[in-house]
Amino acid sequence: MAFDIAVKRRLGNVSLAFDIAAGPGLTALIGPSGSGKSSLLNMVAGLLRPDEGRISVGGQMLFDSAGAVNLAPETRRCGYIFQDGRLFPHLRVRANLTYGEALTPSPERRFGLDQVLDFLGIAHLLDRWPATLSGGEAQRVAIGRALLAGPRFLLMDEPLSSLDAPRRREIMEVIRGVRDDLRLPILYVTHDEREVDQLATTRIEIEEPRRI
Ligand SMILES: Nc1ncnc2c1ncn2[C@@H]1O[C@H](COP(=O)(O)OP(=O)(O)OP(=O)(O)O)[C@@H](O)[C@H]1O
Repeated sequence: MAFDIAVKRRLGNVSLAFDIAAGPGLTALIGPSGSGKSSLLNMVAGLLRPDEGRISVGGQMLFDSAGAVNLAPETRRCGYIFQDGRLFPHLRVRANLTYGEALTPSPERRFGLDQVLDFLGIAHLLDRWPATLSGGEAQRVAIGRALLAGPRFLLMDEPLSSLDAPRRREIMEVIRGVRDDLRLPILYVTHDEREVDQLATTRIEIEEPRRI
């Protein structure tokens, strides 16, 4: 299994419970606002601790309340991509890209800078500041930054929703490449059925959570 997740977490007056088993490729999570999709990604990243359960990705146990496993976020080897890119505004594109690479021991690096620049078509942007990038360019750089940190899998939280239609198609193509050519498992949150139709290997409907 690429993703094998069974977790519970209470947040305020909502009780989130997920049970997900998905093979390789892109697993799309679709569900209403407030159903806990972002919280689930945060639990997989290690940023939000489940109250109980387990999270295994690609056969590696990241969290298991029964076995007292809780890997630190930086050892989970996950690349996280957000709706708005979240590049470091004070660093040029080159430094944004190499930020995670520098923190990653070389045996764990899976892709080189030249390979990533070529794959994403962003070599011409290296000396630019994030504020000067279009939304699509910024999202490419965000994907590049995630890839350069040597991830075993990617988390994507509505990565297309701040883009216009042409840019959305471009980045969709990039995501297909990550899925099929780089073969990284992806857990992908969206509200958009068209994205699910076009990108998902596995579709998982997230239901309205129980209110306490
Ligand atoms: N720190 C918190 N305290 C209380 N409630 C919280 C907290 N964080 C999140 N919640 C609630 O938990 C639920 C899940 O939130 P989450 O952001 O994970 O949902 P989502 O499905 O990603 O929503 P959206 O699609 O709108 O981004 C929501 O009802 C939210 O209000």
